[in-house]
Amino acid sequence: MTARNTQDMRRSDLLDGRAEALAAEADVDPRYDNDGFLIEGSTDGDQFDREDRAALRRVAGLSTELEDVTEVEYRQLRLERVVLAGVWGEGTAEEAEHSLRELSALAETAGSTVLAGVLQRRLKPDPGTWMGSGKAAELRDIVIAEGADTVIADTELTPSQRRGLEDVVKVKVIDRTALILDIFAQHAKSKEGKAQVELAQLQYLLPRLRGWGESMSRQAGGQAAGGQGMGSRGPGETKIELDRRRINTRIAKLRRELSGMKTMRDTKRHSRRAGQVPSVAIAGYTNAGKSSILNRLTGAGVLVQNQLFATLDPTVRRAETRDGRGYTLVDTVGFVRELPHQLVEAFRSTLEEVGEADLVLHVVDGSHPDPESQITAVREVLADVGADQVKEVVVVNKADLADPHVIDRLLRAEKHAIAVSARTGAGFDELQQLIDDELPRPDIRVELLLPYQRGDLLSRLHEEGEVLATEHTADGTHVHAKVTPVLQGELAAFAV
Ligand SMILES: Nc1nc2c(ncn2[C@@H]2O[C@H](COP(=O)(O)OP(=O)(O)OP(=O)(O)O)[C@@H](O)[C@H]2O)c(=O)[nH]1
Repeated sequence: MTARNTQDMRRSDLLDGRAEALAAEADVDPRYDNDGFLIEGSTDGDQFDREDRAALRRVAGLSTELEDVTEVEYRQLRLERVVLAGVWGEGTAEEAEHSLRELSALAETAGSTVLAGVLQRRLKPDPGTWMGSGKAAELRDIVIAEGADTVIADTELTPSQRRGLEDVVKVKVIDRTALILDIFAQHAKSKEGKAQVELAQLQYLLPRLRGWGESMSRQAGGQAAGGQGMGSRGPGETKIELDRRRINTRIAKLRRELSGMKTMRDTKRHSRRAGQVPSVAIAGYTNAGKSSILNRLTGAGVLVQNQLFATLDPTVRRAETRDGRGYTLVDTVGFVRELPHQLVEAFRSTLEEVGEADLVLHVVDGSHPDPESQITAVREVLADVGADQVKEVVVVNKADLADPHVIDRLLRAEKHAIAVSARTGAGFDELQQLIDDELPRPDIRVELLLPYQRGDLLSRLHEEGEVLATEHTADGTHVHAKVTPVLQGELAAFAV
């Protein structure tokens, strides 16, 4: 926690001022709000000039590449110096603190500096300001003392609570949902991931349009004394309607694109399934060590970071059981408590892949202060996307760091559980064995005579089936094996 840094404050003031000046020059209407920067076409209906757009993007700290310019641009403002706020009613003080600590990790992942945190016990949040008025005033004092530019609320605020609290603390207020959406936006790499996140962001934005308009016009009125200057025109009903229509158009387009991408992914998955390649999905709370486990199981170099949500796009890797059977390993997006429903919705098709796996490795960070709450959060999402019917093994990871009593407790509570350390490799023999045992085996007995020149078929039998006995005869290799239905069909010509 550092002392107030006036330079930072000035820089952000400057940022807003310059953007406004540029916008005035370009005759466009830049709009700021609690957690977004919305750029639109000029108010007289002319097309927004590309150069103006680039200039605005530069000022806002965005990349100036133009190819991804969309009709409505929405971006989270950089959060820099933040104070966290939590309200808790039920539960214990310890739980409330854990939750705020997690919010702090999320805020840091989003690139901000966390200066302080404030917690209030209150059975019912205030409908107007969320925190009670006394606590909100205390929060404002902390914001001033620390020189913070943003408050992050550990909940999903209603638009009016956000505005009410912003009126008291006088800096931008954002909620947990907006923060998580921001992290996802930063981490999305693939076309599909980006489209999924944008869809979630727009869905979050849509019901908040009206609220933003009101708060913006009030804010601008306070800044510009004449009240008639650029930015002081609050968007009227028509403007909001226009925004809403544009956003709805964009949402429809994203949905169409995503459904096209889903079809492609389904086809790929079906071809994997048609070959009867068994699959294992890795799911788990963010930062639990999913990528590290995937790496150990496959030897693949997947990005491992001590950051929340390093993995957004599902990674599919080939792996082998110890007896040489091939299977696919799918790494999924990290889960988090109260994962915003807009995200679950947007990532539904990705998460549904878990439901089609033969086995789910549910990775838990054994060194976390409350691993049970993580398990619950992950299971809620899995149930939500219909993936709770698949056999699940709880893999308690980070055994090298975790308290042995906690590991014991988890292993005793879960029917199928195992403790490992992706760092040291401890427990991986058992984990491999478990995967061997759980994956479906080829179970159709066949007797074949394979010509000597078809060594490729014998290799496939070894890879995809189970070879029980071979005997070399004058006519070829006589094989007893267990195979999958697909392999049986393909080898029918060689059946004895
Ligand atoms: N001490 C210890 N650290 C581990 C272990 N496994 C992973 N880590 C560390 O935990 C952090 C997160 O690991 P990842 O594998 O990226 O976790 P993840 O679950 O894929 O993370 P997300 O992408 O956020 O969902 C990294 O800093 C890892 O080095 C372990 O067994 N022991």
